[in-house]
Amino acid sequence: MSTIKITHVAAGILIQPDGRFLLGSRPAGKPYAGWWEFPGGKLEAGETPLQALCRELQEELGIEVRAAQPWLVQEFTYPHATVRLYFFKVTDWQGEPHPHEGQQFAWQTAGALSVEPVLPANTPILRGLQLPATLAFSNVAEMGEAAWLESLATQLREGMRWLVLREPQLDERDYAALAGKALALVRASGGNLLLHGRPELLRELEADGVHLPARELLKAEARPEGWCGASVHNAAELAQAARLGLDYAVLGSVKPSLSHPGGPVLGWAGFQALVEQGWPFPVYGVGGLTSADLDDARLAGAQGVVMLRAAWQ
Ligand SMILES: Nc1nc2c([nH]c(=O)n2[C@H]2C[C@H](O)[C@@H](COP(=O)(O)OP(=O)(O)OP(=O)(O)O)O2)c(=O)[nH]1
Ligand SMILES: [Mg+2]
Repeated sequence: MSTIKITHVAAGILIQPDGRFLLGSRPAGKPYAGWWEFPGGKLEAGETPLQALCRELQEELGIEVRAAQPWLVQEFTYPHATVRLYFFKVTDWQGEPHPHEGQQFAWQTAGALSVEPVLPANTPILRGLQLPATLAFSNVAEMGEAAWLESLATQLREGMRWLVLREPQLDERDYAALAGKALALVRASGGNLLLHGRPELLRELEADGVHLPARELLKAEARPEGWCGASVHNAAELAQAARLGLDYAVLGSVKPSLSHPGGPVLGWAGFQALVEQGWPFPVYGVGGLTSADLDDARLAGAQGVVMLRAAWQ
């Protein structure tokens, strides 16, 4: 049996405090010359991804990495190689990036790139960079429609941009009617609304995407168009989300929660052990969490937290 040789690569996403990140153009003479990438390169024998990252950013940009967090891991097969890419968020460094290899540099905003083309393996990474630290799930079931819509308007004014409309108690007609009202508010603020399940309503409602509950994730054979994430509880469900090429996963329960009483609780340690396996999408923690948990979430490797009740208070 032949085994595929995998080339391991570390790449750094240098992020400024305002959220802009650095892309570099690949130098002449390399495969995909002129295409845009995150600075980085191949691991040398005996190196960890982090060691390779620090060496490559020194060699290619002349900077010293001060703080880097492992983020996404992506595998991709090019004609020239199958690569496993370890992407890090680099949030602190010493020195100004200089093109030591004749590259061009461009500081970019997620969702509004001014350069192209970017290496094809980076598509999920660029989508992941657009996602927020907190993802809100609706709570009409407890608050009632009028109070929830009022709270939604307030939250949108205060900066909420992503929410999942999860109201399993509503039949399709009532759900569609509520989605129409919520979408009108979300559209006015440039936000994104994902339907919970119900991919068949996506086109008709012109929503931004779908969030799949775990049981629908396991049945799905392809991802719906638009944004798509899923709720997961274990490595098998994370692997299915990766096979489908989803944009994010929501993993829990991290803490005991009122909405799923008596369910299995991972704790941040259990959460971290699963996230550390390395996934091509960001993973949120869910279950009894508020924005006060964001620091713990990041330390455990999370993109951030999903909030149900806490998002509307
Ligand atoms: N650096 C980097 N490589 C990427 C990205 N996305 C992506 O698919 N790749 C692929 C392209 C290459 O096949 C491989 C990186 O190899 P490289 O040619 O940059 O390696 P290197 O810097 O060590 O260069 P060299 O010493 O071999 O010339 O990973 C990315 O964002 N950054
Ligand atoms: Mg390189």
